[in-house]
Amino acid sequence: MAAGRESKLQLVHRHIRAFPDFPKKGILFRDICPILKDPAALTAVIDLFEEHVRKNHQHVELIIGLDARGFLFGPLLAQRLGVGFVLIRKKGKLPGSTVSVAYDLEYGKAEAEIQEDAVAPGQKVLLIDDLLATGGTLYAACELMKKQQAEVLGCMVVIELKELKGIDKLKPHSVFSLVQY
Ligand SMILES: O=P(O)(O)OC[C@H]1O[C@H](OP(=O)(O)OP(=O)(O)O)[C@H](O)[C@@H]1O
Ligand SMILES: Nc1ncnc2[nH]cnc12
Repeated sequence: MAAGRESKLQLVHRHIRAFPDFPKKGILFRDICPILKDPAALTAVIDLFEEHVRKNHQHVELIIGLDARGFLFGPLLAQRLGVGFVLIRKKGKLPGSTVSVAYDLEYGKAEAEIQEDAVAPGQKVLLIDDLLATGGTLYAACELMKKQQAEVLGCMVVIELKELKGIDKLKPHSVFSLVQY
């Protein structure tokens, strides 16, 4: 099983591309599109997330995905686990009553929003996104979860950019990542 895990991690790693100076000069953009294009690599991502959740967060009730690339992995994982999936979207995209939080990005500013009735008080949730950079996005998601009185079990990302220290910003919440740069 350990060898299987290692080869899956390598497969995921091989399917991430880097683009210098996108979307702004000085940003090295880590692109997960090749993972989506390769069914084996995508399956490896979901397998690795599933293994982590089954081992560490057996009581999870909802997977919460972050706009937009968290939506690519979150529903697949939620379906595997047999739990629901909820969207946190950029402001202005969700109908009905919403709750929102503003945040800073590695290359800009944004506002995250969730439907007011999406998560019940006390529900155990895991947050998922493609990438952790400064942690601004996942921090905003944690703030939204606090407003909803949800219990955040942890955060999961495909990629962690270690030098930006997003993990520190998210403490005491844990962050599980598959690939680190
Ligand atoms: O840790 P942070 O500094 O907050 O950065 C990470 C976030 O930045 C990217 O999303 P982006 O806001 O560019 O939106 P997109 O997914 O819609 O492309 C990425 O998909 C994460 O959500
Ligand atoms: N360097 C990066 N590559 C891809 N997505 C990002 N989101 C924030 N920083 C990023």
